[in-house]
Amino acid sequence: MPLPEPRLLLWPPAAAGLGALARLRHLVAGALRTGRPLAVWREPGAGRPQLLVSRSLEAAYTGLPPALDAGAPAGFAFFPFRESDHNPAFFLPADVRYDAARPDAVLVAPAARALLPNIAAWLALPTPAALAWHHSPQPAPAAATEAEYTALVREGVAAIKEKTVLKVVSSRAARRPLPAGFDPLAAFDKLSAKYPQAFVSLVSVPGAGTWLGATPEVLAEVTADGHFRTVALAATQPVTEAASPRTAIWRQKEIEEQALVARFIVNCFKQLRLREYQETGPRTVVAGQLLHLRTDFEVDLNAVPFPNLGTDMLRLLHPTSAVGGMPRLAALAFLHQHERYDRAYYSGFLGPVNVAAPGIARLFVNLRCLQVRAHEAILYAGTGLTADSDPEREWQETEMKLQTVATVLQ
Ligand SMILES: C=C(O[C@@H]1C=C(C(=O)O)C=C[C@H]1O)C(=O)O
Repeated sequence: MPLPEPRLLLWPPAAAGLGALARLRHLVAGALRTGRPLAVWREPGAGRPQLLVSRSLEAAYTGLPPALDAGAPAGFAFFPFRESDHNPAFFLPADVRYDAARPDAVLVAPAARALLPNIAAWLALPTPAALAWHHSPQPAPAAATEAEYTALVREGVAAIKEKTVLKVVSSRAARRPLPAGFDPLAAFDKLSAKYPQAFVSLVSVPGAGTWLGATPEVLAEVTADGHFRTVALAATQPVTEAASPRTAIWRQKEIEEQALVARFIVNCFKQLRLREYQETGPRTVVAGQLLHLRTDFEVDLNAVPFPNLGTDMLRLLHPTSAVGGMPRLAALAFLHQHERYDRAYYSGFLGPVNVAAPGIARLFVNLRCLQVRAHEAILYAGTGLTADSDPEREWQETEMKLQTVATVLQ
């Protein structure tokens, strides 16, 4: 039996004057008004954002990382750094879809048919001025002072010198007041314009809250032409007149730090007994005002007998040594004991699976992000530590990373 097709809902004449982004706002307002989870995202290099709304929170899949194969459900993955009762792993089914590049229609999946009359009626109404974004019921995480963060770095360096861990990525949260009239969708547009090569996202889920970010880091990608991709991204320095992607010079510490992440990915391939991967780099890449070192890994899925490579790699990769450390369990145990705040969805992963078409998945590490609360934003950033880390420099590096998304608070 053929699968029932999604229904195409056309905008009523009352919406004729709304542009593509105003239509997106209208759909977001409707989803929030009815307490539904949603995700808005703009893929790297793409011109326009997309929106996905799930019919209910209960309809979201929880617990397992998504399957990256053409037969799996279409949806948006929103995964925490570490799963817990407070931070469940979500896969939001693609019940209502809207692509601002094709603004004439709204797609409604068969599972959400019951909503059709409500959505049709909503499309004809004016957009409300205020949007009811979801806020996390958890208390705001503790924000580390400079003294606290440098103490954490010193503990990390000590653990590396004692050989408890080889590398650990410490992180912190920072609290900033929201400017008056802060509008997450306008902030999303600002990030999209400022960082054309980032994956820009705005996710709002009951219980998990509202998260906005512009990440440079691919976690796992399966492309239309059947390629699997991931990257080893690490090492950080600011873009300056002297340091551009062509001229940047990296210290031994940074080269080693990034090489460890690349080695971690090679080990994941080895665990699956896969040898046929292409490795390119490391080379210097730009992410906003920062430079990183990146190695690209690619597998031609048409040429290897690994039909589930995407799914298997995703399960092995998260959390990568770019956000946790190495060896993984020892690094996670260190962070659990010493970091003293809840990362929640920062350094988790997110992105669409089977939305563009069956078999296409684009998952990113949730970095350079903030959580929107009622009156403040919580910003997050981390730094990879090695035996040579200087606590003051690591603090400065987190300040620079926070700046990527803090630009929307100015
Ligand atoms: C942890 C973050 O970034 C990661 C850590 C990096 C580093 O240690 O230099 C660089 C890029 C990311 O893989 C972050 O942005 O919060």
